[in-house]
Amino acid sequence: MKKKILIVEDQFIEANHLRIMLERAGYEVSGIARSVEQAEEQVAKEAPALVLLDIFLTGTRTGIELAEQLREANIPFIYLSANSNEEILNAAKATHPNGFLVKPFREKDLLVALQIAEYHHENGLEAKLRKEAIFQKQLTAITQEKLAREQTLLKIAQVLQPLFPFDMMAVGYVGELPHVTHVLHFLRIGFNEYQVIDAQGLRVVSNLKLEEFNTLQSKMTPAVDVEIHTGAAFKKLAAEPSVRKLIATTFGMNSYLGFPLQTVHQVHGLPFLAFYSRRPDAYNEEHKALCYRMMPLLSQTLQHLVKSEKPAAFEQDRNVSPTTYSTNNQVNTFEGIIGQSHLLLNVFDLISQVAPVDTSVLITGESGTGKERVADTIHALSMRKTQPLIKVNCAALPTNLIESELFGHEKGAFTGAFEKRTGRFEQANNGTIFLDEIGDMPLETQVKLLRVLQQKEIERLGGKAPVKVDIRIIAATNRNLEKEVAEGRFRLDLYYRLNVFPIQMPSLSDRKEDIPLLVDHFLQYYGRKTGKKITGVSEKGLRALALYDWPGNIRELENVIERSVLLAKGTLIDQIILPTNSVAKVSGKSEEARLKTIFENERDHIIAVLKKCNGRIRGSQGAAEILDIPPSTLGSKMKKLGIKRDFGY
Ligand SMILES: Nc1ncnc2c1ncn2[C@@H]1O[C@H](COP(=O)(O)OP(=O)(O)OP(=O)(O)O)[C@@H](O)[C@H]1O
Repeated sequence: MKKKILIVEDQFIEANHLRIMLERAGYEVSGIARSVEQAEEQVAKEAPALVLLDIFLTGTRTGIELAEQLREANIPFIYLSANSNEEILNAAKATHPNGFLVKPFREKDLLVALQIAEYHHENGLEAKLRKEAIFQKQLTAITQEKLAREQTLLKIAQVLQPLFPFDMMAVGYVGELPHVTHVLHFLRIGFNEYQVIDAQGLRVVSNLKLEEFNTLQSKMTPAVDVEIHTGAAFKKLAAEPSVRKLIATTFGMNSYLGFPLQTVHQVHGLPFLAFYSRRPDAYNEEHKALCYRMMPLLSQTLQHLVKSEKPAAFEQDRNVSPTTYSTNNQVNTFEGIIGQSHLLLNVFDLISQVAPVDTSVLITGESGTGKERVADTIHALSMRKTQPLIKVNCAALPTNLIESELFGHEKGAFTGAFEKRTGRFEQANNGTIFLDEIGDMPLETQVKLLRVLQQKEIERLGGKAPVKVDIRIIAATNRNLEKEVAEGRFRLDLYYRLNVFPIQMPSLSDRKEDIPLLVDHFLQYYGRKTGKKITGVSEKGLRALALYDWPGNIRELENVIERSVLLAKGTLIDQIILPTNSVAKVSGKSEEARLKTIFENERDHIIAVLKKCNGRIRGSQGAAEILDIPPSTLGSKMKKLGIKRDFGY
């Protein structure tokens, strides 16, 4: 059956030209719309398989507005635009198009873009369905395990993470006064680690008096439908006094997704499931649609778990440790990638999703953020792990040699080709090729790379026939590839082929909370290497590290620590020598960077003191003495904050 395509384009000649090209290639054109209104009518009438969408149209509304509706309806679309202005490009990109064609384009470009969009759409759908099917299986297995209620919910939280990425999950019900609510919160503190906080625990962690907390709880209104609040909308919501505000301020959350659970059994209130994320744009229409699809299954599973005896209202201001604890069944899958910030946990989630499948991955991010480390990890966690991982730095290859290096050559293929040479792609056969600095690849080579991606074959220079290769491609760049595309230095079709699964590495200045862990890691590494016994960095040193802006990211931090270890006179590093122009670089951004919540601050401070005391709590120079609190109070604080005696989390 011919695929139906809708053309949304206000220029009559261009639209007609497109129609001819599409029909010649065997597509059916379901119509031509000149404005968003006309397009809406046609979409409702014809349900096209794909939409070609110009950005500026007749009328006041733009193609970007229509794009949002198409995404909701799960109809793939490709932008057609003459405008390569970066701002427009970014707004268009935010709608997650399936392709982008810059006018004027050739017939061939159009057909390749269509092919890629179809491929992406089907792959995306397949991946989505695969994820949902895996989740259903996992959920069934969990309920059959017959664990205690909290353990079961904890496991459910873990398997919900890939579907609704969250930093905190809340499950429970809003009850009638005076019983108010009965809610458990699962705070993510590691890749597979969650801390369970009940309502009483939440009150203690946020230092609220009983009456204050009960007032907040009584203001809680039950969700009647799927609710999503992100960015500014979340800020507005979190400005109202409520438990949500408490969670937002205590744990630094920036988006929310919640929905009611439809229960058959009688419970003491209205059950709900909610997710919070520190990312301001964590949830979108796709998550909403997923909620509706998952609601029956989740309701059925969770109703037994939220259904419990009437909870006792918190009538007394008990000063006991709340029932919070952390689980740690984590095997360190991401060995060598240090950090626990939510931005890095998000990268871990993406790695674990993409590693087992053969999808191409595009890793972007500033220099020194760990892109190569991520590529190593993806390969190590893939089915291809016993096969070669071949790394090519595209920026370091001389332009005249790049093709023979990548694709190989036959003896005598050009002057100086005395021997036959096997190219990197052939060396990587059955394994993975890592194309670092892909943004530096010359345009002529990009065409050949596209061919490898499309046809899965290479042609040696001077070779007579193409050679089949089975390769997974991971590419990385510190350039802004959209900008490169807009400026004509990078092929759009190659960009879309590579950008099947993007991973954006956060810069170190955006995840400064990881600095202490990274510092410890490098101290141990360089301490071992130099044979010096270094126990830590002074408070002053840590402050200097936290204030610096780290333009060179982790590589720069590593170099600074290596130098400090070499120069250290005692066991404690007192003086941190930052790069010479560091004063200029210590920017105001550090002020803007996410400030730690009271909860995180207290936890980090206790861990730092415990480390100094080698985990000793009591006695002279024990952590309790330094913190000037009784050892029993320190013990309960550690329990509350999920800190273990060996001062891990
Ligand atoms: N999360 C991390 N934990 C520990 N070490 C890290 C981490 N990320 C990066 N490193 C170290 O920092 C250095 C730079 O990392 P890497 O080469 O992977 O960065 P990159 O983004 O690929 O840089 P470039 O763009 O310059 O190639 C390496 O020595 C790496 O081992």
